[in-house]
Formats: sequence, structure tokens, C-alpha cells
Amino acid sequence: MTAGLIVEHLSVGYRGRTVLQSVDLPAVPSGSLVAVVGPNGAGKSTLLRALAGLVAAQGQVWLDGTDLQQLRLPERLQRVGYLPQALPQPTSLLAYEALLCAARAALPGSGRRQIETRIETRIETLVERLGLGALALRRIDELSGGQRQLLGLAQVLVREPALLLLDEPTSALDLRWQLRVLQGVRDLLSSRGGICLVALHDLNLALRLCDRMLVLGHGGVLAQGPPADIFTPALLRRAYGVQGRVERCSQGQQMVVVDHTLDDFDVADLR
Ligand SMILES: Nc1ncnc2c1ncn2[C@@H]1O[C@H](COP(=O)(O)OP(=O)(O)OP(=O)(O)O)[C@@H](O)[C@H]1O
Repeated sequence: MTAGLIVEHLSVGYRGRTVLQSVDLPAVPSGSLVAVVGPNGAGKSTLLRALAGLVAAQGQVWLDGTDLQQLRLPERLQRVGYLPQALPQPTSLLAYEALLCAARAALPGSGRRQIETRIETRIETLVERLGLGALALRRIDELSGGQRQLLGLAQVLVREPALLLLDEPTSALDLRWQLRVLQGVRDLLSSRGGICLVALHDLNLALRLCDRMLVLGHGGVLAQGPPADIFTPALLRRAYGVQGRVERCSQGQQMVVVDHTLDDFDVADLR
């Protein structure tokens, strides 16, 4: 059995229009945090939805030796946790109750003492790790946008799937929480294994915390590999149509610096 994630010739489209053509992801080992980046409309959400089995796709998706494409959706969703861009609905449930529902769905057979204890431990560990203690007993419809995004993420993480697919999980978060959340996901992967693909627009966050990067554009993969290796001025030009570079700040951290947009550059228009 090959551990980790392998994607082979994955093609996805909507109503006959191909969005991603033959995407390959060679052996991503357990413990990896992979940033999926690229311009608006490049297909980041489409890729994550296709890997989750929520949109029809051709090709193979191997997770720890099993081709997910051959599984029925409920079986697939036991192994895959998908966080959409949309925030959780504002309902009158408490945040803790929402976490309880999510954890119960992943550990069926509730009522037995052993399972109840495992569910409680999972929730308590996660709430502590992400620093969500202050939210646990608040109603979801009284949370701010960022707080609801944190809750949505926690609902996916508490299920402890082997493959996490997070679509812009930090878009509503402030600077501190963006770092804290991605660092929290990293720590989780290090401690319990699993793989996370995270769609991000913030390239600096990706450079700082992700092991590898998948750059989408023009209907397929423009580049993939360790962030520091692939982020060249040529790639920034090709993917985003900007003049930019990766610089090291005084603390040693790498950062993308954009000088200006290239108006006459042949970057794909919004499709
Ligand atoms: N349900 C759908 N039906 C038809 N076309 C769709 C659908 N969802 C997305 N698309 C199209 O597929 C392409 C890729 O969209 P997708 O949302 O995957 O891009 P993205 O890289 O996540 O973009 P963004 O950065 O703007 O969120 C776009 O051209 C979009 O218009």
C-alpha cells in the first residue's frame, strides 16, 4: 500500500467546459501541508471539490492506497474533510453543539461510554489547540464572520479525516488568527498524520507555513514543489500578471514583494 496522496490525470469541468485538464500530484506524504494557489478562477475550489467527490471528475485520486474515485460519497467523506469558502449558517445552536454534531458524525455509535469519551476528548483538545474556549458556549448566530469561520474549520478538524481540503480558511481572519490557524493545522498534521490541501490567496502565509505549493492557472498546473523553489519572478508573471519577486526580510522570513501589475502581459483573463 502506498501511503499519502497521489492524484493522476484529474480533469474537471462544468457543463462540458473543462476547468482543470489532467492535473497530477505526485506522492504527497502524510504530514504535508500543501498550498493550492493561483489567480481568481484558476480552479482552486474546483480541485478541492473534485478531490472531495462533490463535483464529477475523471482520473484517479489515491489516498493511502485506495482510489477515492471508486468509493461511494458517504465512504469518501469519512476519509475526507472539506471546508467550503462559505461560512457556517448562523443558527441558534451553540458552537459546542455544532462541534458535537460533527464529531458524532465521524464516530458513529454514540451512546457507548468509550465513544462519548473519545468525542469529548477530541473536542476539548481541539478547542484548546485552536484557542476557541471563549466561543464554545456562544450561539452561532451571535458570532462574528471570523469567529464563524473558526468554528467551521473546527467542525472539519474535529472529524480527524485523513485528507483535509480547506478552501480559503483564513479569508475572514485577522493577522494573528491567520497564523494561529495555519500553525494549528500544521501541528495537528505533525502529531496525528494526515494531509491538508489549503487554497490560499496569501502567498506569504503559504511561503511561511506550507511544505509545498501547487500553482494552478491556464486550466492546469503551472508549477508545484517547495514554495521557496518555485516562486520565481517568471512564475509570478505567468500566474498573476505581476512584476514581483521573493525577498528575505531581516528576520530571514521569505516574502513575495509585488512591484506592479503587467497590464499588457498575456495572463489569462477571468474565465
Ligand atoms: N458551479 C459551477 N458551474 C459552472 N462553472 C463554475 C462553477 N463553479 C466554478 N465555475 C467556473 O470554474 C472556474 C474555476 O472556478 P473556481 O471557483 O474553482 O476558481 P478559484 O481558483 O477557486 O477562484 P477564486 O480564487 O476566485 O475563488 C471559473 O471559471 C468559474 O467561473
